[in-house]
This record gives sequence, structure tokens and C-alpha cells, in this order.
Amino acid sequence: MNTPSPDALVIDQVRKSYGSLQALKGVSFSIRRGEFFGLLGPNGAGKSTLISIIAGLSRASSGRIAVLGHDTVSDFRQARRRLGVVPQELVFDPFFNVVDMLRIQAGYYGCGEEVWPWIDEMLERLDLKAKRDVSMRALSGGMKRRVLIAQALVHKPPVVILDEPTAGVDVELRRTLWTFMRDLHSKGTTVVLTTHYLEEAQEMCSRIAILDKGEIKALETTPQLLARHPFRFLRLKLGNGGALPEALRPLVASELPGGTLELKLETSKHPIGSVFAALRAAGLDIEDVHTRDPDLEDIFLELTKAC
Ligand SMILES: Nc1ncnc2c1ncn2[C@@H]1O[C@H](COP(=O)(O)OP(=O)(O)OP(=O)(O)O)[C@@H](O)[C@H]1O
Repeated sequence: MNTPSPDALVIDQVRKSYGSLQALKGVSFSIRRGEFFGLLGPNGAGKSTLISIIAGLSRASSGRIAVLGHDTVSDFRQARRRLGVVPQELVFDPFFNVVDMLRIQAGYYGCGEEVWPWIDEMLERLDLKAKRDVSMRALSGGMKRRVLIAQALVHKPPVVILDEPTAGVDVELRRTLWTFMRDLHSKGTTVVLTTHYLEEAQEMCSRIAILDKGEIKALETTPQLLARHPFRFLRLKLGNGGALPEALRPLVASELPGGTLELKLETSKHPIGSVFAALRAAGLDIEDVHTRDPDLEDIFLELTKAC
């Protein structure tokens, strides 16, 4: 008898090579049921490779993956039924209208008329009602993306993976999608999100994994990840075109327009008071100052910067 797995996804030592390129170098992590999980990484990190292996579209060179306890290779059909994947690329059949395409897709999962009300609900929620009977090829890119989202959810999967769903989409679709996803999540759906918009991950995801060059660099709750890097930024505008004292120059993280400097201060090594003391000692006027805590973007850059 199959005991139910407590985890929505188990990724165990997954490797994938394309010739001599190791796209995934033995990736392991689990995603609990009901999580809103972020999988982040720079271009080429291996996110899409991992998602296509989870979805059964590509084979791992070694390792295994289970969706709610079902192995994605030996128990492919059961694993696939439990999964909805919103792909990055717009792939669709141009010969059907929107509603027919969704009904046909439902059929692939063995679902029939019982999901038609759900299809209608999704058309409503994704602002596609007016396009219900329109042919796929007549839709704009944004509308096609909405249909792809509905297509991934048509069989009511308990685990949903969104591969950069908001890349290049307008603000309205982004808002519609997040409202819809939040609602599904509140009803128990596990959501896995990859995104380049780090503020989006920070807002939506309770845990975040950072993948880089085929390896997991960090995996923590979002607040832990943000707290683990004890630095803050100090923005300074010096009066009279004053130059920063030599000792503070290594702390400059960036130079912003209008002569503002951003210093990166390690909390334990560079108390803000010591920076002000150094500026005073150099006889410099401070015209403007403000501090900010690191956000996910800063931490992401720190973890993925070339060594
Ligand atoms: N079919 C393939 N054949 C050869 N190399 C591939 C193939 N697919 C991906 N790669 C390589 O594997 C690595 C990981 O690519 P992948 O698309 O998974 O990264 P990603 O994290 O999804 O990046 P992006 O954010 O740009 O989509 C890259 O170096 C990529 O060039």
C-alpha cells in the first residue's frame, strides 16, 4: 500500500548533462504540501531543465523525483495528473477555439463534463470570458498566456509549477494571475514559482531556493534568507562635491545619478556611527542620507556573483 507522502515534491540527487555540460549537478530538495515556493536563479541556472524533468518532458541523467509520492518515471501517469505546469513558451494548437482547447486538454487527464464549470470559472477569473469561442490563433500574446495558465490548471492539479509566468506580461495580467494563485494556494494548492522578478518572490513565496550553475546555493524561508545577510546600505550625498575619504572607498557598492553614493555596510564591521565619524573627521558635509535593508535582489546577487 502507498502511504501518502507528506511532500508535494521530492527532488533527490537529480543530475542532467547535455554532452559535457552539467546543467544539474545533483540537486536535492523537497517542497511541502501547501507551500508557496520560489525557485530562483540567473539565466542558465538550470530551472527550466529541472521543471521539464519534473513534468516528464525530459529525462534526468540520474536521480529521482516524486510528485505527492508518485515517481515521475515509474509512475508517470499518476505523477503527471497531480501536476500543472505553466510553461515559459507559448505552445498551443492554433486550430481550436479557447473553450474547446481547454475541454480537449481536460480529456487528456481523463476529465469530462464535470470540469466544465471549472473551465468557465477560470475563463471568468482570467478575464477570458469574451474570448471563449475565439480561435487560438486570433488571440494576442497576453491572451494566449492566460489560456496557457488555464490549460495547466484544467484538471485541478494539487501541485502547480509556474515557469516565469509573468516574464514580459502586462501589469494587469500579473495582478490577475497573483490574485488567482493566492486564492488556489489558500485552498491548499502547492505553488512553485520561478521568476526573475525578485520582489515578486519576496512577496509571494514562504520559502526560496536559489539555484546557480546547476547547484542549490541557498534554501531557506524568505525571512531567514533576508536576515542571514547582515548588511545594510547607506545612501549618501556629500555637499560641495566632496570626495569620500580613502578608508570608506572599498565600501562603495554603487554610484547613483546625482552624485549619490551607496555604501554596503557589514553590520558587525562597519557601524553607521563610524562612517559618520570618518566623514566628519574629513570635514565633509552630508547633504542627504538614508539607509535601506537588503532585499532579495541584493542577496541573490551576493549568492550568484561570479567567483
Ligand atoms: N536541450 C539542451 N541542449 C543543450 N544544452 C541545454 C539544453 N537545454 C538547456 N541547456 C543548457 O543547460 C543550462 C541550463 O539551462 P536552463 O534553460 O535549464 O536554465 P534556466 O535556469 O531555466 O535559465 P533561464 O532563466 O534563462 O530560462 C544552460 O547552460 C543551457 O544552455
